[in-house]
Amino acid sequence: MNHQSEDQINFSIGDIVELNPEKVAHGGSFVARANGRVFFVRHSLPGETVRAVITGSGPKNRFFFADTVEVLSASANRRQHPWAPADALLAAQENRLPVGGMEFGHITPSVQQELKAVVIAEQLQRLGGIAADHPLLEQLTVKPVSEKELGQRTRVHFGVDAQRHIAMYPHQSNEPQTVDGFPLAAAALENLHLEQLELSGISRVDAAVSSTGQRFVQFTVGAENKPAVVAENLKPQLEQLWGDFQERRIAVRFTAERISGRGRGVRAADVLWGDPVLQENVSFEGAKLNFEVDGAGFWQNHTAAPATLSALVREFADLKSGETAFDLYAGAGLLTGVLADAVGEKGHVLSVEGSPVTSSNAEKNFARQGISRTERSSKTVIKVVRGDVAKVLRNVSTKPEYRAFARPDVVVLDPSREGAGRQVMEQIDQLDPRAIVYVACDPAALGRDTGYLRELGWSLAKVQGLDMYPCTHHVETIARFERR
Ligand SMILES: C[S@@+](CC[C@H](N)C(=O)[O-])C[C@H]1O[C@@H](n2cnc3c(N)ncnc32)[C@H](O)[C@@H]1O
Repeated sequence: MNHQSEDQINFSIGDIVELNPEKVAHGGSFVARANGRVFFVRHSLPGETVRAVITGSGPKNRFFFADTVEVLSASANRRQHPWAPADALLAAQENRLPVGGMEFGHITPSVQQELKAVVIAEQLQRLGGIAADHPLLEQLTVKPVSEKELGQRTRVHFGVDAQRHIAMYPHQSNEPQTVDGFPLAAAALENLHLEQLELSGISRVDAAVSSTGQRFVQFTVGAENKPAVVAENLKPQLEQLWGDFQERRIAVRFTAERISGRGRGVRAADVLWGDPVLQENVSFEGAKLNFEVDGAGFWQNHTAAPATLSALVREFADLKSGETAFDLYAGAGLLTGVLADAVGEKGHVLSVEGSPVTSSNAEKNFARQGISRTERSSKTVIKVVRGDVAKVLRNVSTKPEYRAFARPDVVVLDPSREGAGRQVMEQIDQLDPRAIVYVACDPAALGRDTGYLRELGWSLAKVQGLDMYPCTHHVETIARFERR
């Protein structure tokens, strides 16, 4: 350590410091102050005294990142971590880093939810400009979506390590560590025993299970290999592990690594065994919706999330029969189905999604006799558009084919982690809906977009957090905005 001034010490990566975390920060760490410096400490809790190793620093060493290695005085909210590979204290004893994916595992579930509520409120205050003492922030809660913490994820993703086994990455590390599965995964995914495969030529494994028990496994083949060759080499292992896997409704795809660009897609060189389209059923408030979704396409990643989120969005949208609603960033159309059921046969729904594969799922789901229509929405005018939300919204106000959708009553948006941004918020404001319902998977993005909406004259009318990702710092937030 280099002494800078009497009370400011310059720390270096690898130094061990004693810290007293005070409060939770966005991103899964806790804020502590020592020797005139700010620390973002992972795997700790407010009120504890911990020893932590410095893992990184901010610009000009203004703040540091640290990982807890020992707890000197534990919070009453701490518990034994349910999974050894992600247990930071065990990892420190074994001289390795904990893998990511369960960074809140050491915290009792109700306190995980309380901490996530604090983070949402703070982002809405700091980035959204809402007063800290606003009753909606003071009363903000995060509700669990299920009583069970483990075994609920329906989509899992693994890297592959040097020994060619499934692996996960420690926080901000490129060095994967072998894992023997993932306890947050649904039993049907754990039962695939992916950890038993020797994954030559493969860089990533994604697995999904539908509510109807179909399974899909996608192997991403490293750039230096051909999917067809890797597939033939792996096939005997898959047959040994899963038997007649197509008979058991396990579909498998081998796809080449994407060197650049975002999004998922099916390409000519892909090898596919079985049907990659998963049948998903969602029941809520007397309505039953069915969907077809590509196994690698977006679907809410928790057994209880589609139904819980659907019911909440329906309540927050508060649509009346015959009205018009937008579902922006719609995926395969989960919320499109909810909104169409709410506006009924005289209503209109515009559903916009950018991913070609997921959008073509939505097109089929909402075709005239599509499986995602309920009795109430059998005749609803539903227009599914494939494209970038900002571009489509530009067309809504100018192109004749959107005439029936020019004045939405309610706009629902559920963007990816980066949020919607100023342009899209301005476009929605121009459409002048009665309400905007924002579904956010990152409270900071919600905070930024709330700031734009407030500048445009909107105010927060309702907000609720949902704990769709237990044992992690991630949280879903649903917010309703109305014009001031
Ligand atoms: C969080 S998912 C929401 C999906 C859907 N609401 C659901 O519940 O299943 C976000 C979706 O937005 C899509 N997306 C991301 N950026 C987009 C953009 N600029 N324009 C259109 N769609 C986009 C992604 O492909 C993804 O399907």
